[in-house]
Amino acid sequence: MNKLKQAVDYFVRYLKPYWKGLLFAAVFTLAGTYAQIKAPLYLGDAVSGLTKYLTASFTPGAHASLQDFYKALVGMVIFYLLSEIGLVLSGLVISRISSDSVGEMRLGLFANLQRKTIRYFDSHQDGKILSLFTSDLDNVFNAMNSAVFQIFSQGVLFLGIIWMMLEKSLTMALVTMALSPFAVIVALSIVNKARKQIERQQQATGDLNGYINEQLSGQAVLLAEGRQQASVEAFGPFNEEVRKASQKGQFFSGLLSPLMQGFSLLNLAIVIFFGSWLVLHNGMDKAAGLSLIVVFVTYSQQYFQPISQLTAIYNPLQLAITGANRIRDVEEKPNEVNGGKKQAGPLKEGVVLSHVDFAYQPARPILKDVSIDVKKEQMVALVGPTGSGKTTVMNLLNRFYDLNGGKITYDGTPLQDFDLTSLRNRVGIVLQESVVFSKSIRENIAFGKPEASLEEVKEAAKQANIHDFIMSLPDGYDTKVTGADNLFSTGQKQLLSIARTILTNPDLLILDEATANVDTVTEERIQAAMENVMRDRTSFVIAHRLKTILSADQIVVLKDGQVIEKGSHAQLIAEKGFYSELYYNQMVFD
Ligand SMILES: Nc1ncnc2c1ncn2[C@@H]1O[C@H](COP(=O)(O)OP(=O)(O)OP(=O)(O)O)[C@@H](O)[C@H]1O
Repeated sequence: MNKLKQAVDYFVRYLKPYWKGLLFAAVFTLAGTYAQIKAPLYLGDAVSGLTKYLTASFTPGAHASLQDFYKALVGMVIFYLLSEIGLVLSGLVISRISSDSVGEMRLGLFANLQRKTIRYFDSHQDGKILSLFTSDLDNVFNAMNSAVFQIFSQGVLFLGIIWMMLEKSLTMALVTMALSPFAVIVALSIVNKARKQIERQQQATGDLNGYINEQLSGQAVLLAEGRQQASVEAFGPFNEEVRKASQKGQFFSGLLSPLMQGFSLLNLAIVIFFGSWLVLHNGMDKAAGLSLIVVFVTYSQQYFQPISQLTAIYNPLQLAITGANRIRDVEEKPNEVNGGKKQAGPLKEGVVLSHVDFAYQPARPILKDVSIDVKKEQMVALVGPTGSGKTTVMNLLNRFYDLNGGKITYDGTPLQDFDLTSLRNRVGIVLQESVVFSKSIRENIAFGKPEASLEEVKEAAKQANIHDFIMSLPDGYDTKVTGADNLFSTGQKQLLSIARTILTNPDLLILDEATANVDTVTEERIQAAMENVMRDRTSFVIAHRLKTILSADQIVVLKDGQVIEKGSHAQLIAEKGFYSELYYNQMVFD
């Protein structure tokens, strides 16, 4: 119930601005439905008129006229036409409102995700986040577009028919409605069975997608290990589960319509039988009797339509409620806190980490009592075995996460006192795995400073040693990078990323040296680019190369989340500790 309320709140929030349109749709639906339930009465009058005409034609001396018949026929056509117009118009308004409001929901969701903390993305798979935009919002759209409209129009139709039938004849109305409790029970049990299969199908599809995702992202390993056939074979059971669940789901969903049709036909026979019995045994006027039967035949046909439609939309509605709740869950996850008001200015003194404790998960401390003091324009090289916490230190400097203990200050002010954007504008990051967006090379370099002129972009690229490569491409700086393109090697991507950082002219630089897949020429280029970007800047570098480490003002050695040694290369070698062992074993420097 709580989930339903949450979903309703969500829909109401996005539909509120469209109240006028919804009102129009409601009025059109009411008018259309009214015309739809009124039309059978004219059909009854037409039958009555025709019967009177036929009776009079066979009665000598009687005046036979088809006027009533024609009048009723015209009335019937007009009312059916009005009903179509009303329902089509309301359908159009509803579909417009659905697509507009779902567009706003999509925008709201995306904007919301942009405010989430890095922790949110750590604990949610990309595929799951993407499915919020695809399957969940699709389900919401389908429900808004058809289910909401159906609930309203079919609900009104259902009540309207009952009302008309009661007005016309209480006995016939009760006869027409007699079968409906059975029909509802049967319909609900089918819908329930279909729902279970739909849930099973969704689960199976999720598992299948997960498997495909994993196998495609590990394609290179599959090829290298010759596991393609095994991969196809393992795909089989996932595929089979989806097939089975969707087949059963379709079976049950498909059963609903013919069964309701069956009920409707059975009802038709009952209505005709009792109608004729009433006419024959109550000495009713022939014309009125026939008219009554025809009217109820039509109503009995119409009466089962809302029952089957309303039960059929139960499942799409359920999916939409689940979808809306999933989207709301995103809204409820914590956003990045921008508590500080201070604007970070150019760095004057330096950055200090003092007694920093940090854990990604409460039970597993990662950094323990880490203290590092870096003065303006100094360079700190972080070294240490894999998993020792080097990247974690970098993540904290940019305030991707908040600390569990201790503090980090920028010119003496704790990071959380700064306005986040102003702080991050002062910090530049070059990650080991550089990100290239589906834009032109120029836009990629100017990502953090879109207003940069082409000259500035070129200058940054020159300093990053990637200008010549860009100029060798047919479209130069206008070359579009598409997702599928493997335009850049890992090293070149890092050069591009360095150019991007140079352009934003950060005060504090965080750099993770690329180690993998870099040939010696590119390595030299990266080295030179790094020297350019680090010149006259305060920087933290996760260093893998000897040259970088030797030129550092300070080397900080991390092990198991603790600083175990600190000092210049000469000092640390003289200490003959962990660093000198690393150095002599060449473990980090090859
Ligand atoms: N987002 C995360 N959520 C939970 N634990 C994490 C997360 N990122 C890193 N860790 C854990 O924190 C520890 C330190 O990781 P970190 O990436 O800082 O090490 P590192 O020294 O940079 O390693 P490497 O040299 O291999 O990049 C590791 O044990 C890792 O499992």
